[in-house]
Amino acid sequence: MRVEPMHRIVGHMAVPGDKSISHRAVLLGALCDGETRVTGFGRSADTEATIEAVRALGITVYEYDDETLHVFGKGLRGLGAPAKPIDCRNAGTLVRLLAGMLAGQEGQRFTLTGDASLSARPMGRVTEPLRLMGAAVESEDGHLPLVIEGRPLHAVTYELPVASAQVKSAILLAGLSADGETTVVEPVPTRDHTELMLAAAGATIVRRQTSVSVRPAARLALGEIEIPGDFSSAAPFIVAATLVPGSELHIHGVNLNPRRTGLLGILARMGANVTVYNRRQIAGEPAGDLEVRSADLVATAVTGAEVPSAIDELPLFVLAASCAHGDSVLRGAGELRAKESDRIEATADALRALGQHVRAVDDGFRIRGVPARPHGGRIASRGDHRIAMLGAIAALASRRGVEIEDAECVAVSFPGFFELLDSLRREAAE
Ligand SMILES: O=C(O)C1=C[C@@H](OP(=O)(O)O)[C@@H](O)[C@H](O)C1
Ligand SMILES: C=C(OP(=O)(O)O)C(=O)O
Repeated sequence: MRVEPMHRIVGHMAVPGDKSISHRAVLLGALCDGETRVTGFGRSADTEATIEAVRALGITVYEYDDETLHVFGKGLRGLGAPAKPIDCRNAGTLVRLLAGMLAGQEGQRFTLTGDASLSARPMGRVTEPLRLMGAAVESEDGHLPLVIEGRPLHAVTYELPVASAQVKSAILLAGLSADGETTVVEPVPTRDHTELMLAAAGATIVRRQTSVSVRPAARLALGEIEIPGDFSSAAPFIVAATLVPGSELHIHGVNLNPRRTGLLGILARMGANVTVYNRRQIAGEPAGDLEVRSADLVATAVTGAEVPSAIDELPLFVLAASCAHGDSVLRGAGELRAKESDRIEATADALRALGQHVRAVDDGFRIRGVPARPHGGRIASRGDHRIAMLGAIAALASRRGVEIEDAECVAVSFPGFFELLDSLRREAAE
């Protein structure tokens, strides 16, 4: 796929429903008593894997249209083990949350598999705390496949060794059927969609500064849930409109949970011109509309405390920093090596191939900013949707455009990404 430069980015757009919240709505919906109606569902390869997974567990999901689902939950202990393994495909969020949900389904045996990328990602981070709770979980040396036999679970207090919302969520979901109050202590706050949605469904959640607890629940009910736009899908366009001179872009209905929007704080420090308006609540979380105007950026330093709230947007930060005045640094982001690809090497290789001055270090990047358009060239997405989108955004800001290998992988989180780019191109031409 070839993406040509743009001379300005103007207009109004919206992005699909949040992927993290969409996964959770379907998974929690399966544990609810009765029907959950989901609107604004963010349909993607990852969230379709979640629909298929709960169907395999005996849950009926009625797809009214692309964005509207009815999930007919069977209660906290109503999941049935399928004869075949459950294929979690490329979705880390799915496999880790599901492991937590299944650990307490007593007397049943489940096998979780995934594609080559997911099979290379670390699973010891969920198997270890689940085993401490009494779960029977086998893995191939900390990797997929996971074989889980539902057991009675004990409440634990668990300190996360790495800041991970997926691991926190797995423990909280297992805690729903434990024998007391389960607590997860976080080194740095991570996205809190699971605890917010559990509380909305009637579970008892106690939140403290650095920890969150869940009490065993008798029943859950979500009723209706409207999914807000995905900040992680808005982020490529925020960076594009910032970098391409003369741009003025509005992005409507975006989730603005502060544990997701670290990129906005980082960009603000760099001199970006992003304004939030029409602030409101969607699905019990902050949301709003964004106006992005192009700006000259200056370098900044990003450290570990900011990493979880910007984790999936960090490759885009590196692109922005490579076009800024001065030298930037990002440290404390070793987790990027455990994503769909090694995003430290993938980002550095991709941006260097386009003429940018980016050096990978063990837990981040050193970036020499050159305030000019990247030359352009050819990049390898490594099958990673965030890297393919990074290449496309660099292309818009470039001189010669970018050829992206294996660009179809954007469908993992954002199937309509290239169509949206085309519609912005048409809008700019008018
Ligand atoms: O809980 C979630 O929905 C997610 C948590 C993050 O992963 P970790 O929990 O591994 O940091 C993030 O990178 C991923 O895209 C989605
Ligand atoms: C890391 C991601 O997702 P997951 O962990 O769910 O595969 C992502 O969407 O960038």
